[in-house]
Amino acid sequence: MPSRYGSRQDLGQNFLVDPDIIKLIRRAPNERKVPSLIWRRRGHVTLPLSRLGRPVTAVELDPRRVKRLSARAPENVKVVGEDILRFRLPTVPHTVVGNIPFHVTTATMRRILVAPAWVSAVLVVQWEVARRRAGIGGCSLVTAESWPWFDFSVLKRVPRFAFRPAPSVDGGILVIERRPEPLVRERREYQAFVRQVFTGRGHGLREILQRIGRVQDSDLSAWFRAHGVSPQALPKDLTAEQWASLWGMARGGRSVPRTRRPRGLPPRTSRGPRRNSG
Ligand SMILES: C[S@@+](CC[C@H](N)C(=O)[O-])C[C@H]1O[C@@H](n2cnc3c(N)ncnc32)[C@H](O)[C@@H]1O
Repeated sequence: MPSRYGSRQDLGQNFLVDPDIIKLIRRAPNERKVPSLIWRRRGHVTLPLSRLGRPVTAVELDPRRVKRLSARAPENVKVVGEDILRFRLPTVPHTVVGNIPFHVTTATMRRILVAPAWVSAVLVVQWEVARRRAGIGGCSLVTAESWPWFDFSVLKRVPRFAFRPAPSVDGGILVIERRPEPLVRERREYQAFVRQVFTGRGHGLREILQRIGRVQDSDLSAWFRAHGVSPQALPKDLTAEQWASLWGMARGGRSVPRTRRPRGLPPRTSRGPRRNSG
């Protein structure tokens, strides 16, 4: 029966039922030795997780499930009837664990990534999201933007039949670790640069970066050689460390787009960043 918050389907109520997957999720934060935990929602994972003996906060929007879980939860579990998109994550170190309803994956992850105190996050999300976030087969713009601060990896692909009812696609266990030392200091400038490169025109990184014009050609050639990256590679092909290193080089330069040379003009001789004359 649908509640005023929507039907089971609207709420993304696909519960994990595969014991091996649940064991894996339960162990993930344990291995990372974090002081406290946040877990969300119904009992399938919340209760096994509560056996770690640490404080657990379960966040669930559906009041019927809040009631049921509260009745079954041991003392170390606090059940909060709230929307995860409004819930304020604690300001003390903790782990976020969640089987995220697929329809709020992006919004939930966005919220988690700006919260300041969690140490690691173990999230069940759609396989495609897990794969792209962890940079398997190429990273997404959002991953590249946050990579200097977070490390993303996939613990396991979760077949859709590990859920009940089964969703239409597989899931994946995505583990996000906050890096103790960020790879980059200038968050805004770095992120603006990454967006510029991802949306820049050109056949491959070399051409894109030449058009952006922040790095001298000779430095670019040396960088491609040193990192074993093809000049024709695409922004999605770089690793976290390569993005940070590329930014380290671009940071000193100016954002001056490469202008077209009118026909007949001799080639430039200056090795410095190109400047607009007017
Ligand atoms: C994918 S199920 C996960 C359930 C359980 N943790 C498990 O794995 O078996 C998603 C749960 O989140 C709840 N939910 C949906 N939208 C929510 C929201 N915005 N805030 C908090 N909980 C939400 C649903 O009611 C459902 O119980």
